[in-house]
Amino acid sequence: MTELSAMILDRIRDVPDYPQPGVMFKDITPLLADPVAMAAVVDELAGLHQVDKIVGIEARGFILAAPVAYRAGAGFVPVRKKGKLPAATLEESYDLEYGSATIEVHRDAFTPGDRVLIVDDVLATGGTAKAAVELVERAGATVAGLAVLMELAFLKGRDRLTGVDLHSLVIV
Ligand SMILES: O=P(O)(O)OC[C@H]1O[C@H](OP(=O)(O)OP(=O)(O)O)[C@H](O)[C@@H]1O
Ligand SMILES: Nc1ncnc2[nH]cnc12
Repeated sequence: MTELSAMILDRIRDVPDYPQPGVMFKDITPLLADPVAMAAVVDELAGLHQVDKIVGIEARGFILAAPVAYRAGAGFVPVRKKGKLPAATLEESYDLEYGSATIEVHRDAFTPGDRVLIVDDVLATGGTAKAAVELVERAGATVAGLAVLMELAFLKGRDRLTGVDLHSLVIV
């Protein structure tokens, strides 16, 4: 295990039975509260790919993706839950470990040919990440990679993302 992985693992809190019985929720707030660990995470994610845009997935993905975009000198594009973006959108629906959701991106969020890194906190079933990849591609950009803080391997999200360059800072 790398020093960075150990630092992340040490700052993610397990909360049993949230938001419903049987789910072990990975709470990233202790990591967010630690400026040294956050700086290390943001620097690592910003160095993964040379891209034009960083895509963040609402809501926890935003917290990581915006500083990564700043650090990488790239633009930031929000992928939001349905009904939150004001202009014309594309949408994708998917199932979660604890429910279902629809996410959207602005149709004009990308310049054709933009290379994009998608950033989120947790990869669980992969439903969110797969929907985000599809949205970005439908909007005319190329997904250079997908980066998450933590991958929950037992939920096999990786298997739904064949062909995507997936980088997980911690796999549990
Ligand atoms: O791999 P999956 O099974 O799709 O799960 C992963 C997603 O679930 C969480 O988001 P959530 O929808 O709970 O929203 P939040 O960030 O607004 O809390 C997490 O931030 C990922 O986006
Ligand atoms: N167990 C979990 N903890 C935190 N975020 C999640 N998103 C989906 N499953 C999750």
